[in-house]
Amino acid sequence: MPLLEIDNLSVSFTQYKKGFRQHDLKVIHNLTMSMNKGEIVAVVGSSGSGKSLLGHAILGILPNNANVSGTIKYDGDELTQERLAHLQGCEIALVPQSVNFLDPLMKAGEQVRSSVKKQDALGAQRTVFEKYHLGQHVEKLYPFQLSGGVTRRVLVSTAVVGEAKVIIADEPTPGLDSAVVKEALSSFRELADNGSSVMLITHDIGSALTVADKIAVFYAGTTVEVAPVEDFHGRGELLRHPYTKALWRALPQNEFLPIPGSQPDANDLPKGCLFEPRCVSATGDCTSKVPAAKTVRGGMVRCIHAT
Ligand SMILES: Nc1ncnc2c1ncn2[C@@H]1O[C@H](COP(=O)(O)OP(=O)(O)OP(=O)(O)O)[C@@H](O)[C@H]1O
Ligand code: NI
Repeated sequence: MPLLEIDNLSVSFTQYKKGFRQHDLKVIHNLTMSMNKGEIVAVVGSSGSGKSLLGHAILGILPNNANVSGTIKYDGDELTQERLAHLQGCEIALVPQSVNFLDPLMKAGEQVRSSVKKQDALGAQRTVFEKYHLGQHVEKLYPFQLSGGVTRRVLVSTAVVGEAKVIIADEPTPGLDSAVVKEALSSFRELADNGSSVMLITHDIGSALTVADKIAVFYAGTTVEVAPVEDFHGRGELLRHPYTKALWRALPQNEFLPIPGSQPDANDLPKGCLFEPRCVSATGDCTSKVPAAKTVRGGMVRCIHAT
């Protein structure tokens, strides 16, 4: 049974334009994906594709002007705001993309200890600090006294110290040196191997492939494919969606060919398949119909031509 199940999630923002006309900006559409215990699911996709918003929707921290539909289930039951209040931080933890998420009035050590349910919070905090090469003096520092790299390591420490069941890591490693990146990825792997589910949000499909079990590919606010990592090899013959294949071929170790065109703007989305304007295999049907999610060879894909 999936530990976290997202079904048909849509998110839009109410915006007010000139003349007080209300306008709904749809940023996530009918997004479906799930995470099993023991799994790392990497969420990849270009900037603005909705990755962080998905994380924020799961944690119930979207801004007030957000409208949400669809369901998010945790351990079989719907994740309501009330349940989240109990689960957040201990069972469900976020490594935020922005370092501004740290409480500015809480010292780094305290921040990390607040996520520990066990008796020896100080011991747990010191163990995790050591793992991330954070000196003991960092415990007593306030967020404004920390460098960017140290802040990131404190954020990762906060998320992993409580041994949460679900960890949403939103670009957890930019700017960190490769040894720390390796350490962070191996902590996530260890948590997953002990039964947690980790969502690893990243631009970097290359490093995602080294630790993840499944890759969820986002495009313009929806998942176009969810595939096992094993399918990313050769020329991408096993991949199901033309966008995933193009992403795979664009990697430096492959053909290094960029994909012409750009992701559509949320204000001006195509009527049918969102990828149709850039797709080499598009046909007339692709311009008029929104492709439904279907299962192909054990993976999920939204493309009417996928076989
Ligand atoms: N509060 C908001 N009001 C209106 N639009 C928003 C709001 N927050 C985010 N968006 C828009 O929603 C879209 C998805 O944003 P999101 O932050 O999830 O992207 P992302 O995939 O995480 O990108 P990145 O890789 O750059 O972090 C973007 O087009 C963004 O401009
Ligand atoms: Ni983001």
